[in-house]
Amino acid sequence: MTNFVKIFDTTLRDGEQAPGFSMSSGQKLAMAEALEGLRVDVIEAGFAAASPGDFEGIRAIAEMVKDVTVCSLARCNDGDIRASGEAIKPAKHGRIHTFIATSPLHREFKLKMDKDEIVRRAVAGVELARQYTDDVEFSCEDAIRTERDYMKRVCEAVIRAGATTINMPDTVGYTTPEEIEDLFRFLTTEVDGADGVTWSAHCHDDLGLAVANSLAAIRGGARQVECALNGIGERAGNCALEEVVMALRTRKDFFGMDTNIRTEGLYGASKLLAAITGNAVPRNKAIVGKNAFAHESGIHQHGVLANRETYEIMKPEHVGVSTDNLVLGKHSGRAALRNRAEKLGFTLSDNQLQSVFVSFKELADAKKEVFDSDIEALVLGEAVGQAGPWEIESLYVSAGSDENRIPKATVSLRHEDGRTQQHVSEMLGPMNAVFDAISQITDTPMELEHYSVNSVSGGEDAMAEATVRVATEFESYQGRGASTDTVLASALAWLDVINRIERRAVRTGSIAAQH
Ligand SMILES: CC(=O)SCCNC(=O)CCNC(=O)[C@H](O)C(C)(C)COP(=O)(O)OP(=O)(O)OC[C@H]1O[C@@H](n2cnc3c(N)ncnc32)[C@H](O)[C@@H]1OP(=O)(O)O
Ligand SMILES: CC(C)C(=O)C(=O)O
Repeated sequence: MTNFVKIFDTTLRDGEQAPGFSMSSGQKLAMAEALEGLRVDVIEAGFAAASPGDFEGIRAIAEMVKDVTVCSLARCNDGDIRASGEAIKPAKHGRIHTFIATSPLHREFKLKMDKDEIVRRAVAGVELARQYTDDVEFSCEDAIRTERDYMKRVCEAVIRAGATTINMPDTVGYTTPEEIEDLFRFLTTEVDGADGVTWSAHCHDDLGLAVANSLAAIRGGARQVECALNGIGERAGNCALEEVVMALRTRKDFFGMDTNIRTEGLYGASKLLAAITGNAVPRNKAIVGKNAFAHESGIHQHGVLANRETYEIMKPEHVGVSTDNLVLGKHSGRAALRNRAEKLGFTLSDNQLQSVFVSFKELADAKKEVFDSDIEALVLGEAVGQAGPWEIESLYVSAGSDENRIPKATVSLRHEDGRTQQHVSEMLGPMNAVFDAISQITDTPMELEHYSVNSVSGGEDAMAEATVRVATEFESYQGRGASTDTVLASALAWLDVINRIERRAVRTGSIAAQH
């Protein structure tokens, strides 16, 4: 058995299944680029049969990504597997991941299939997938609640049919470290043909055990873990990529395992995902939270000043938290900007660099000093800003202490289809007027649930990051915006939500049209 663990990233598939985390194809491409930069082994880019948008998204990633295996999920049926096969066709390395549930509950109530029928479907699915690619993964959905003798039978059948990776999902996040370690030990020693395949774990976090369970699975014999950046995924989420990878790196003495991950890119990739989905990372989140390397209390600060290792088990720079003190300002050029962005974990294409550079110079003219957090906001703003379809053409606000003066916002928005519309709103507060004007133009009524503005860099001319959470008739959404102007940052956050809603409507509209 090797001491190398493959990192199978499912941010763009299981991660995207979580409510409020869906991404446009362009955003998925940007994330895939970041994941390739991290050197994950496999990108699960989506579920090709789910929608035309998902199919196209996988195909675009398969065309773009060069060094990483691109994978599509499929049920064990002809339509799903053929759609996946077509979607991954352009990939240099393409994988089909097919699955069927094996537990008694799922067999009886969901699939309404008996044990023999499930084995037959699993084998047929793997055989069909092998007609498209030699790299076929098979998952026993709800593996943890499946009888062991039956699981052994299913695994032996799919190995004979040509599966090359066998995944054991803890679909409902029910297992414990001891139990899953024992399961993998059983499978890797008792299943005929076990030596010829890669064993994989896919753990959900319903009991907060996803990372611990994935690590235990590795100790039991798993050599692939399925995980998502920031731990996003169905319900409470998946095993967090950054946590499992840093646990393996930091405790190599204990686990004895290597991964391919360029850990210095973790912080940037996490921030990019947060910006794209509009869901901020909690401050206390392990590895990538704002507080992960911060020390507030005197005794800790005293210890850290004497020797960082007193209270730090990892070096911030190992996960891409910059400790670079070089000052960037209006006299800096593209090389320095690209270099700093890379240190912050962002790999910029030439086009992205050019666009960020223009904003950087504007900011540098307006500010004395451009901090790392400014660069971060500019790069992330670039990623969010690509989302469309609406963008702000102009924004004017008037307000004052005179009680007869009603706050007024004049907003003009441009749609990617070429329309430009303007609206003037008068409300009790200037921000309400801005939000109202944007909602009137886009015809999107929403109720504000939470609104905050934070300074994300230093100095009186700091970048502001605004976050809004709003409720529509059906769902809650989060939006973010960044600018040196707090009003503009807030307007961008509001518009971010509207763009998410409109993109989603386009996607679901196309699914409906398909049926
Ligand atoms: C544990 C996981 O994360 S599994 C992945 C979950 N992800 C998703 O579901 C996202 C993508 N899904 C979708 O877009 C839709 O569910 C689709 C397009 C796949 C299917 O839509 P629909 O045809 O309307 O079916 P619906 O979602 O209502 O029900 C699922 C059907 O698949 C069947 N099914 C579920 N899993 C499997 C499987 N692994 N293999 C074969 N059939 C399966 C169910 O029994 C049900 O069949 P039925 O329609 O004959 O009752
Ligand atoms: C399809 C499988 C891998 C899955 O996502 C799960 O069971 O949670």
